[in-house]
Amino acid sequence: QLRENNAQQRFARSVVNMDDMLNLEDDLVSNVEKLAEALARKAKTIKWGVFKMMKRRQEYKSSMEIFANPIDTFSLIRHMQSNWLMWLLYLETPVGQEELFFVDSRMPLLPKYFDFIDAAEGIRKMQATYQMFSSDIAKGLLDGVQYNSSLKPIDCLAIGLHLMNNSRWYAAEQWISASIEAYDQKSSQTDMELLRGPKLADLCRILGQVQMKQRNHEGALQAYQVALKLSPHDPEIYEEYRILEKRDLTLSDIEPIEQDKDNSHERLVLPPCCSGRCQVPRNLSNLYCVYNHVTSPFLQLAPIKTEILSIDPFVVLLHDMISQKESTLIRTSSKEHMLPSATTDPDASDDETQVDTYRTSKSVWYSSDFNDTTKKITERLGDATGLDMNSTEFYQVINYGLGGFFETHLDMLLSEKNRFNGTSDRIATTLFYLNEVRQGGGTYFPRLNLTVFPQPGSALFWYNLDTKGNDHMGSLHTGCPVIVGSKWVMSKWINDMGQEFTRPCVESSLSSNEVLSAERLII
Ligand SMILES: O=C(O)CCC(=O)C(=O)O
Ligand SMILES: [Fe+2]
Repeated sequence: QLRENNAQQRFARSVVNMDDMLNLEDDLVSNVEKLAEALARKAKTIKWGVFKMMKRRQEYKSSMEIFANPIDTFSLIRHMQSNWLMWLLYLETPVGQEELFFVDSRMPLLPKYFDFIDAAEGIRKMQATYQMFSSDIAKGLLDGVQYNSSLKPIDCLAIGLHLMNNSRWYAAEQWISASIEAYDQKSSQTDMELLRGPKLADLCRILGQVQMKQRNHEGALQAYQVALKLSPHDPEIYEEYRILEKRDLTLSDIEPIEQDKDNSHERLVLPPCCSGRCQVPRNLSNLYCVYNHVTSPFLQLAPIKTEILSIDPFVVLLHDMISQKESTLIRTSSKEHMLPSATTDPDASDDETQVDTYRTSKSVWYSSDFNDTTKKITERLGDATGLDMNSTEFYQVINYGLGGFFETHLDMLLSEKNRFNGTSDRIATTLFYLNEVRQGGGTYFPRLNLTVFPQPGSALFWYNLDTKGNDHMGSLHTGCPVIVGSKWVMSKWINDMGQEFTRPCVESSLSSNEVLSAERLII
């Protein structure tokens, strides 16, 4: 029912509806093909009729006797009286109504303008995070990896115009330039014409406009000169060029520059180290791999390979936590139920959630005992962490689509003023990686200088609260934008209330006698 209420498919936010979209395109194309066939059939019939009538006309012309013969006269009158009525009816009968109706009925299922915005923002955030050039992206070069795909000039232009709408002049200029660069290749020109997209002269004109916005008067003049050369008779380009030229003489410093949209917020939330390449050396002395066989008696038989990634906050990568079969099962059975992920405002009076731009994915929730698989995984997680799985939230299966990401955030919910007043909070987070991501999509901890790339079957576990039960700012983390592929994860938040015996609150440092949880490994 939720799904029905939610008319928004949000195509760009996950890969789960991409199949639907391609199938829809197949249906639409075969329908238009049927329409073309019906039109061709009708045209053929009309041509046949015209041919017949011309033939008859020819015969009349060659016969001098025509109007002396009552048979011919009768036949002609009858033909003129009734056949033309028939023809009119035939010509007027609409063709391909059914096919047109089909196309019309599918329109609501097509991506909407907000899907385009989602997709363009996905590209923009991916570009900003991994610091890629627009022209590289356009040529299929993504963060150093060359792919066999490219953007058309009209694609680059669409991104450029979207950025212009958002006053992101600098980024927009890059994309308009990329569209001009892509235009130079011959093959794409026909595409533009087919789609009735703008001409090269228009692209140069738009480049001039975006340069003017940044007060690059010189550049703008040059761009307009090229535009004029390409389209010398375009009155609009000419007029704008004239105004620009005059401004050259009168331009004063009083004229305000159109400010580029402030990016300082974004620099904070889209960290530059998602690629994992700018990791500065971390203090690795206490970091190691161990076989954990201490947090549950069962682990004596089947210890869990545990990679210690950070001591404070305690962050570990638990290996072989979920089998390929289990991951596949979870992914495939979730597909049908995924909805755009929402976020909660912890301090809001109601429980209202919203679909926002800082978390672009789709997700679905399952209780721990939803089925045998979730039950088994919960048991394994309890063994691996030593925490009480009775105090946890539902599992959330998440899929990230085009440039899908989760801006830098903390997972705990309560603000300082609401802490310790009997409300539970998320003491720890577990993130099961359910598939391999071809490029990008790491989980990044800016304060720890740690980027963890999804490894199928493993689970990343960390504490959000320190040993006194307060926010641990070191747990700040980012779901980095996916570059290529799609990212499937399953999260589980573990509550603090209920862990009093497994991970007690202590004033000073922990001792292994008090702690039953996986932190035992480092004490
Ligand atoms: O996808 C990721 O890597 C991070 C996800 C996350 O932070 C969350 O679900 O709270
Ligand atoms: Fe998170």
